[in-house]
Amino acid sequence: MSERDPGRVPEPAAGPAPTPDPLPGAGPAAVSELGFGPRLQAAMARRGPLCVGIDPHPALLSAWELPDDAAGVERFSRTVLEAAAGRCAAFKPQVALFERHGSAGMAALERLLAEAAAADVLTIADAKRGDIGSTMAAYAQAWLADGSPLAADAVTLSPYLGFDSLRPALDLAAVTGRGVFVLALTSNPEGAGVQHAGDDGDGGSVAGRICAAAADENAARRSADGWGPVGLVVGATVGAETIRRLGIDLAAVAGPLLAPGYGAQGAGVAEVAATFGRAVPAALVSSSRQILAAGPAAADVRAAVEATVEDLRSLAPAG
Ligand SMILES: O=c1ccn([C@@H]2O[C@H](COP(=O)(O)O)[C@@H](O)[C@H]2O)c(=O)[nH]1
Repeated sequence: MSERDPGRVPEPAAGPAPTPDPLPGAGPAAVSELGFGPRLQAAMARRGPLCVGIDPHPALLSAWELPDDAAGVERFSRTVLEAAAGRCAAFKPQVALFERHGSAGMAALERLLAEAAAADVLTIADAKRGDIGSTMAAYAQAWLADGSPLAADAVTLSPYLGFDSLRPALDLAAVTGRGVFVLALTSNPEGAGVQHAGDDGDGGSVAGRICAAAADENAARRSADGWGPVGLVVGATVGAETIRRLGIDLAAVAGPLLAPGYGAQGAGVAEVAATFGRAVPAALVSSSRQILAAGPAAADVRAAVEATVEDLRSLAPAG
């Protein structure tokens, strides 16, 4: 990685297969002193661009012969963490699937996040938070403050109360060395109705403005070490044509691009490559159900993770 060119990341697909780390002490100590962007870049350079989603859906709990309660969710999550730690760049627990079990479910999430942090495993809490600034400050403290029981390395945010309503989270992430992923172009087809609005072919759509705001934020925040703390969510299902038509330059964000939609939602490596184009080294490809369906045996989950990592190794690096 060139420190003079922080938008570029090392080629995740080339070279020898990433070395799995044992769960305890997975990351080098020096990396943890960096901000979220450089820490994620280092993890992706080492292990490839896979983010394993931890989505304990009722149907998966049933398929794993686990109860649909907080204890089942905890067993499920710990199995996934232990099976995949050191084999992927990050984990993305889906908060809703813990929250549906009330305080016991959230306590299970707290323990999962703490266990991952102790093992130097990067976590992205998929909470999609967003509110007026005063309330946003409380969400920011919950997910991004040092010492918070729910602190993760990053959290997903919804900008539909205005990008700047996220200010408390943007500021706190920068202070605590954590990150955010702001919804820009989501993987679901319904997202287009809102996110493409205002399209002028020159980045003027809602999504284009979110991308520009994230780029501005990172330009002000990032250091010579690499990506800024503000990432975007851009579905792997979005497609090159949409990105081109909206006039969006994803590479200009200079931050990570969380790419759900791979696997269960139908996108494959070709769709990731097409959607992200020259920004593909910034794509952190998230897959949940396709991998989780391999369980309940940890060895089978691990094999599914390794197969996905292998698939993603064919992604072309940025030109
Ligand atoms: O645009 C978005 C934003 C978030 N998600 C989340 O990602 C996973 C996808 O799960 P799969 O089983 O791999 O389809 C899930 O937690 C979503 O809430 C998304 O799909 N699209």
